[in-house]
Amino acid sequence: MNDTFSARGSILIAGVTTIDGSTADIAIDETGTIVAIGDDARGAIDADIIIDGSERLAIPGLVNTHTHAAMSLLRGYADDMLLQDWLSQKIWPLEAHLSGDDVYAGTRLACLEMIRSGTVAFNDMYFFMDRAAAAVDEMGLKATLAYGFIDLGMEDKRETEIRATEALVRRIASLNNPRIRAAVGPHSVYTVSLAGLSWCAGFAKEQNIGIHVHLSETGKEVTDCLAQYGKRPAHLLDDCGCLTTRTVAAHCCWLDESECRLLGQRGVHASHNPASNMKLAVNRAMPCHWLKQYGAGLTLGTDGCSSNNNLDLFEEMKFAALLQKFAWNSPTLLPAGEVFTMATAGGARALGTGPGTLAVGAPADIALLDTRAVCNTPLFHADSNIVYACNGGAVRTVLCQGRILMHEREVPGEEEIIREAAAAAHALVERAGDEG
Ligand SMILES: C[C@H]1O[C@@H](n2cnc3c(O)ncnc32)[C@H](O)[C@@H]1O
Ligand SMILES: [Zn+2]
Repeated sequence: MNDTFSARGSILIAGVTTIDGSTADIAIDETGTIVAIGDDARGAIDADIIIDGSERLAIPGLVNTHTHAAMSLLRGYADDMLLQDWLSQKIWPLEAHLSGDDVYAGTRLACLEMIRSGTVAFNDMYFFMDRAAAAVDEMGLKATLAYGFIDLGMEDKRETEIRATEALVRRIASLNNPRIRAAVGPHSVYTVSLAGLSWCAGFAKEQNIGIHVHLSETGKEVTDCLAQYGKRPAHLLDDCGCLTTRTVAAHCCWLDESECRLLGQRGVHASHNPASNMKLAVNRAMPCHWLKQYGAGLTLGTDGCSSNNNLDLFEEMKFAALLQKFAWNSPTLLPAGEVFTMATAGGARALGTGPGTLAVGAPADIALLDTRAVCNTPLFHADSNIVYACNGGAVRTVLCQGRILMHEREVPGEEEIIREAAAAAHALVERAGDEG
């Protein structure tokens, strides 16, 4: 088994079921690229490792386009609250006591949870992101990491945030790990000044990197933005240059139709986070139908573990499909195939990790599901089972760029990761005093 995880050779997944119901071999070369799919694929390589694909369904690895990975340490710390109260009374006071070691432990726990539920890539915004990068480097996933830029309109704080953002970008460049990218992370229009937003846009353009921002999560955000600036949040972000093809905008719940058109025109990727939105009762669902109509990218995210409270994108796919139907009053909205595309190709396009499909030339970012699991029985339409019946527990094996991260539900080092994260979480809450 240890050989399976450490080996860097070519891999053949033999006789696996694909999403269209056919059976195929998938050949992966030493660089982690899919080089052949089909009946004749086994001839394409001299495989170092053969994975038995019988009783397995191969899907592209899932992509989580909005999370705060290290918030896994805050799972269950503060539930059942309004967003503003939750942030200002519970989360931000606790985060004031965070250390780099906490972020390392929490990000490792998050990576473990994502691997165990079939996620291969994620878009993260948090603090001490050099330590998040170290965790991702070890765990083997792909990630785009942004420092959460919050200046609260204060010039001296803005300077601090600028320096922290620049330092992270330098640090990630120095890692020289193609799986890990940097982005700029202006938190939102209610926590970042216009000068801060404009700096973020300019720096992201100069560095040719992504922008990761919360957008129109609550009605209050829109009302306050209109009162302060005389325009809605998406238009304000656009004035500052933050809406680009490299931008992932999380939540987007309260966008009106003109803002959806604007996101489409700018080629922005919207990240739908239905579990967090329902839990925090933001009271409106992202208008996927308008965003689709105007050509914006549609993707899926979990948000952090404190508002979800897990990182299972299978659950998120189901929530998305159900919430869209319920909120916009139509059972035909967001069918299974579309929400599956959001969680795979849509996310991969947003983060630039590949096509997010199983195709020759694509990176071998693959999850193998158990076709004999209860949730896959019967298996008439794979996308229906994936979205409506399964959760991440159906995932047996995960590959990222051809490296095996989990095999038959074993992830190396799992017990130590859990033990250290639990200790870090308890110590953090203790340090913070009685806020827990
Ligand atoms: C990076 C900062 O963002 C905070 N955060 C986590 N979840 C949300 C959310 O749903 N809306 C706004 N801000 C959020 C996180 O605690 C960090 O402080
Ligand atoms: Zn968030």
